[in-house]
Amino acid sequence: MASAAASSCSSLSMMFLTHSCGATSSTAHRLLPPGCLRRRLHCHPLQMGPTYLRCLTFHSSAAEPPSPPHVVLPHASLTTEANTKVIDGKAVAKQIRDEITAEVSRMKEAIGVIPGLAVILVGDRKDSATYVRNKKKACESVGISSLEVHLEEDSTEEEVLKHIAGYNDDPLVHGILVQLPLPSHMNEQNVLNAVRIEKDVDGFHPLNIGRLAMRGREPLFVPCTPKGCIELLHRHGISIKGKRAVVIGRSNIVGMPAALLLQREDATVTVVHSRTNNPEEITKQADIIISAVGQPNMVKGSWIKPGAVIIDVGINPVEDPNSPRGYRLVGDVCYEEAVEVASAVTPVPGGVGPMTIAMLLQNTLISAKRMHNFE
Ligand SMILES: Nc1nc(=O)c2c([nH]1)NC[C@@H]1CN(c3ccc(C(=O)N[C@@H](CCC(=O)O)C(=O)O)cc3)C=[N+]21
Repeated sequence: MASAAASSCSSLSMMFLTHSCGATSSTAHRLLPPGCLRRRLHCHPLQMGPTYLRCLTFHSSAAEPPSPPHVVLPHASLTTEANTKVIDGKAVAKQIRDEITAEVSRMKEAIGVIPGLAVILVGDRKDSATYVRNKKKACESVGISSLEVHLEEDSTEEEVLKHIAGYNDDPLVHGILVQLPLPSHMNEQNVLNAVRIEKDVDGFHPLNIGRLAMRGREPLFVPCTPKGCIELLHRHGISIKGKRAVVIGRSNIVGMPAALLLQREDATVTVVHSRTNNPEEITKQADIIISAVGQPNMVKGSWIKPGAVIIDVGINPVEDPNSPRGYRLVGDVCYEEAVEVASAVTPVPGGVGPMTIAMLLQNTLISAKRMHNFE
């Protein structure tokens, strides 16, 4: 797959090979599929999704690590030299977890029900194991009970479906999450379709997505990452109505639902993707940019309108011999340049990532409340 992905890249891809915030962007006329940039591919590019770089595929980097984000509490406005507000996702996520903790204990006291989340992990990808561990820790921190099944890499799809069926029928389970990506011999669509829609806390079931897309319909759950992006905007008092929003990336799990959510919030939405000509021209008109492509430092300062708000969903590992892990995480957006131009920007890490987990907990609580008619 690695070679197939590499060979499909045109020479234009070379323009993005610099992961520093160098001035490579203004000459680039297209966003390229994420696979183009990977030096080492450890998994199927389709499974990587443009948004979550779940694979530890390293991007080489000559750039200096970004300085630590200026911490700003929600609703506070601390200024940097460029007067840019750093949107602290970690702090907002903590605030949300505290709210969930209170609700979970209120529910337990009133009706004796504890919300439960079941996570299905297949295979032994290190990053997936870490994510699952973090989700489990987050559940514990708010009093949600968590169940986990860990299946071998060579398990069959039937085995996964059997566990889903068990959790579908288990009254102690209010949310089911199948950790993605699944091993390539499994059909992701079959597996995700098997989750009972009432327990689809990831919001990936086609019926939930379909309802999200339709006016006058309400999904039972909204996908966690896009929901986290909107929540960050709301909690920072950033209005969306009537604004021009550009979503970069059109994945099923982030880009597409993020665009639908922004539209539901009355923004005028444009989706920019790997086949878009002159993406920079379009992003430059945006009041709000949500970037979810998985290309380190792709969105340069020149792509951003002065005063725009930038939500960076990318979590891209780039090689860093100075880091204990051998790599560090950078976003899709060139942070150092963005803070000079934007009015607010999310850092990576500490931006959207922690919000994704907070929204998963929130969806699990919503599910338990709904199943038990608890308001
Ligand atoms: N069914 C399913 N649902 C998911 O929601 C899902 C998934 N599969 N597969 C993997 C991706 C990835 N994902 C992340 C969640 C939190 C952080 C996060 O908290 N990141 C920290 C950094 C963590 C670190 O330092 O390694 C941050 O951005 O600050 C990252 C990534 C959810 N995913």
